[in-house]
Amino acid sequence: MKFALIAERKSPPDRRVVMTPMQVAGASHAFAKAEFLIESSPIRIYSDDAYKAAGLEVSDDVSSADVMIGVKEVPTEALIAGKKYFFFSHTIKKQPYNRDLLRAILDKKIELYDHETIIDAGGARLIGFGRYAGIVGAYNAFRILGLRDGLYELPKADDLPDYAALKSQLTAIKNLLPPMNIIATGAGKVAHGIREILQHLQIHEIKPKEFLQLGQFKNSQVVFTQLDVEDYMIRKDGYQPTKTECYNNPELMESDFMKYAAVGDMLITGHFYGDGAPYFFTREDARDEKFNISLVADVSCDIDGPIASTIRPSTIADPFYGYDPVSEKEVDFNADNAIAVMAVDNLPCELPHDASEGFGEMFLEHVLPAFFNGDQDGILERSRMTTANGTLTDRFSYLQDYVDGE
Ligand SMILES: NC(=O)c1ccc[n+]([C@@H]2O[C@H](COP(=O)([O-])OP(=O)(O)OC[C@H]3O[C@@H](n4cnc5c(N)ncnc54)[C@H](O)[C@@H]3O)[C@@H](O)[C@H]2O)c1
Repeated sequence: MKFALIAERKSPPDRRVVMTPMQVAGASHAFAKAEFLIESSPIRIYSDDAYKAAGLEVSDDVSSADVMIGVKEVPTEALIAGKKYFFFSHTIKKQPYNRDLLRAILDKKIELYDHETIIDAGGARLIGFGRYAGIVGAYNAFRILGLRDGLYELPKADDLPDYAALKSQLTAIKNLLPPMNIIATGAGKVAHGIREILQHLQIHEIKPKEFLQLGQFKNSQVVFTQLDVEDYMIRKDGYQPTKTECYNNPELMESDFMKYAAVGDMLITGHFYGDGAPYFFTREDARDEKFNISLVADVSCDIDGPIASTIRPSTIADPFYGYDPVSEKEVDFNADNAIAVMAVDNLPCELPHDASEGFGEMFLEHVLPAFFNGDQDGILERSRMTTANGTLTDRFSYLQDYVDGE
């Protein structure tokens, strides 16, 4: 079986890779029946020479490979018919801008395995860049705090060589943080990345119930609490929901977030927002005099949705803006009474070396073995979106109207 690491062709260019040179070299030793080709690319964070130095073949033509592996969407004209492809296609939520891509994949009888669809038997996602999104998102939260309040200056993560350097920067400012109450949301990969940073800063964690008690006292230290679905949602009939109810019956829920918003100063999001779930806080909620949060690092980054201050995504080049709850308009991030917002939607690109290595570890652990062990854990079976006959698989048959539509 021949695998190719394909060049990224989407603009703006993404420097991340699915496997580092050392990881590909390791895989070619570990799997005797695997061959690897690297498509030449001038933009990858690991250069062609780095792959060559690891003993790998780099070429402009990788069309002899069976399995093509990339990160971002492949332009339709670059798709090679009859191959298997792994990349983030951004089609599973029927994203209108990628409808033609999925059509081309079906026309070209390509088997598509979207990284986002690679799940275990229980439905949990096995691979993703989420951890580094959480790490960089939480770092950016402290960066914007330092800039807004004139406390310290942290460099952009994008200008740092790696995660170790990012942690050193945080170590240097950890004693300059003022007392404050931080809310983190979520329980997946992003949420774990956020936790890593809060723990690195040695910020004291308290349970959600204890956090609510803080409202009665003046702050004396920096604390954080991490909220999962059953903390920030409540059943409309007043009962405490279970996690499963929150996932499967969002229509029965309403937001219970405002009681935390009355106590929190900073919000760092890492939750997954399910269709039909209640908003955490609305534009009206943000105007409520009890609403105390003045800084939001929205890693989850759903636009004009559950986090009302996220009115647009921001960019690595210009990561911060302000949201004025009264006018509901964008203002400077340090304007009076503004909520300072960080809503970069491609955060892992700021730490491309570490993010690639972390992704590669998961790909090597969960995906590659499936090609050689008869897919004993059903990884490929579950994640395949399209077949070599040009049809959608059962799990993705709900996309048929999206493919057929105007
Ligand atoms: N800003 C960025 O650069 C960036 C990068 C990566 C991910 N993200 C976003 O961050 C969010 C979290 O990503 P992740 O990598 O942590 O995902 P994940 O798959 O690792 O974790 C998702 C978590 O949500 C839970 N969950 C599943 N279905 C749910 C539902 N219906 N309602 C509520 N929770 C549910 C899961 O149990 C899990 O704990 C996603 O919205 C993702 O798009 C943003």
